Amino acid sequence: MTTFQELGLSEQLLKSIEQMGFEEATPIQAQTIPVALEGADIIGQAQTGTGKTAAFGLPLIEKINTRAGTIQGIVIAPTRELAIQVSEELYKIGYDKRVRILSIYGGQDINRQIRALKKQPHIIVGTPGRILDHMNRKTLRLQDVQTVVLDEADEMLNMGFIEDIEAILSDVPEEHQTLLFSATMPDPIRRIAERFMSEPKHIKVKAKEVTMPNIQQFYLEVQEKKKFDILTRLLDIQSPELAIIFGRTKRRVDELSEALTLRGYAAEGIHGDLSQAKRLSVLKKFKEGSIEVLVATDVAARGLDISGVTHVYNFDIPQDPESYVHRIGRTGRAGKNGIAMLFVTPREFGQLKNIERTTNRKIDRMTPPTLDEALEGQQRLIAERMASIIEGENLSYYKRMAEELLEENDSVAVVAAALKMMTKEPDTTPVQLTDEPPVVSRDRNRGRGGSGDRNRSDRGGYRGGDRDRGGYRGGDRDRGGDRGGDRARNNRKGGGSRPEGGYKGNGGGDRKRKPTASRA
Ligand SMILES: Nc1ncnc2c1ncn2[C@@H]1O[C@H](COP(=O)(O)OP(=O)(O)OP(=O)(O)O)[C@@H](O)[C@H]1O
Ligand SMILES: [Mg+2]
Repeated sequence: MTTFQELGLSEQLLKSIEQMGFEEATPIQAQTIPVALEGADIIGQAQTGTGKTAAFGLPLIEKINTRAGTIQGIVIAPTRELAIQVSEELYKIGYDKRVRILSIYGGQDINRQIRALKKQPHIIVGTPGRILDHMNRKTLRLQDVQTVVLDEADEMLNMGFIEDIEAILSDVPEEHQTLLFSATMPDPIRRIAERFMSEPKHIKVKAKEVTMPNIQQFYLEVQEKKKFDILTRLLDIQSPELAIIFGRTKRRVDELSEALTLRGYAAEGIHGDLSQAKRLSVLKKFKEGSIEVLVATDVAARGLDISGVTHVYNFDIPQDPESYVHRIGRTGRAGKNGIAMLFVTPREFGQLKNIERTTNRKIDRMTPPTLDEALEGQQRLIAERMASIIEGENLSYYKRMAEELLEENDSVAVVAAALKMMTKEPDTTPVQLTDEPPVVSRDRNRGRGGSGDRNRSDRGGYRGGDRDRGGYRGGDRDRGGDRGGDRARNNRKGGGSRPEGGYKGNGGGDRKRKPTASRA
């Protein structure tokens, strides 16, 4: 156990940490903070939900000189939502020290950001596209930057982002500290990373598995056409507090969230083609619990820290194993437990093996629940809840009616009727879901020894095609119109057959229908 006092942090920061409720440092914090305070470049790698934000945030803020009105630190993140979240955490860390943090990201009024930039922030947190945009407008200058952080570094140094990162770094003084953090760091990407760094220390928290042990992982073999029914059965049986369902494409997310809404689940979707206002409002509703199911592309796979997410469903198997690690890492955070489910169609077993190999962990098989099992499972849950109410709550207000009911009816019939009312019976409201082609695992099967042969052009083959690059690249897309977005789309070579246009023509008009009924 390491206390924050032992790590060489100042009183002001210790006070903020106390206010944040952190009692002891997590392993990645204990291992990286002293090294970062000495000024070394670091590649920090630790499992999802283990406090990497504060691991770079504390040394970053410790180094800020608040007497100077200059930008001394810049944190780059792949999505707007993550940039906002990181800036909020940094704000808390720097609260007592009065460090000024500003987030800049696409989809937000640029003039407002320009005004905020004039107020001399000490740290900028942003998405690459919008940072570059400001650099080009000369509304952001990086000549005093001493620390550069890439959160989700492997994603940031991947195909779609690398040029942007290079362009940003070209404006930062030669003498600076670079901190890279992620839960995953494939070898080829780490080699790219080292080009940007001087004598980096690779600090990797030792763990048997890449994923968190407190996330239970299951896969289910499911035919494409059966996925939706199986999903709803699982939701009914498992009754998540908050669930995230990952689908592969934007169209998929739209169709799925609409279908779930039709069947009475409080669900909404998030992906890169939605307006920023919409993206933020969906996320807000999810955090507050007014929607219980968030349907998302990989735009929500990385970094997001939402408490109460008990279940992650991979409705479509992810395109690469790293994505799996990050997706399921939205649950089981900060010591909590979580459950992750993975749907695998018969032709996708190669990809399942690929994931197991990369994560160094076997995923347990689960048989898809039948309809009867789904009904039974629900009843059992309801019965458990009733038992805990009988034990723990005051029922006096309900007892008179109960007695009346029992005078006129058989007691078993009364309880059965109550169960029936609370059980969600099979709902056959027709829904529309377009089939997705299977994900065929590539190269890594062949080239034993793993990720070494995953070169960049290969990734180009499948990345950007189906995935919600537009979302990630959200930042870019706003740059001077939609240029970045087009560029992102042009990146797709091989796998580019998935028509985003198909989704667009798909009648977005009434997509925003509010959930009409909430679940029993
Ligand atoms: N020392 C600590 N004690 C208690 N809680 C902590 C501590 N450090 C961080 N946390 C909390 O743990 C949660 C996860 O932290 P964080 O988002 O930084 O994880 P991460 O390692 O960046 O995960 P990911 O790989 O998914 O981005 C946050 O809610 C954070 O406030
Ligand atoms: Mg993080």
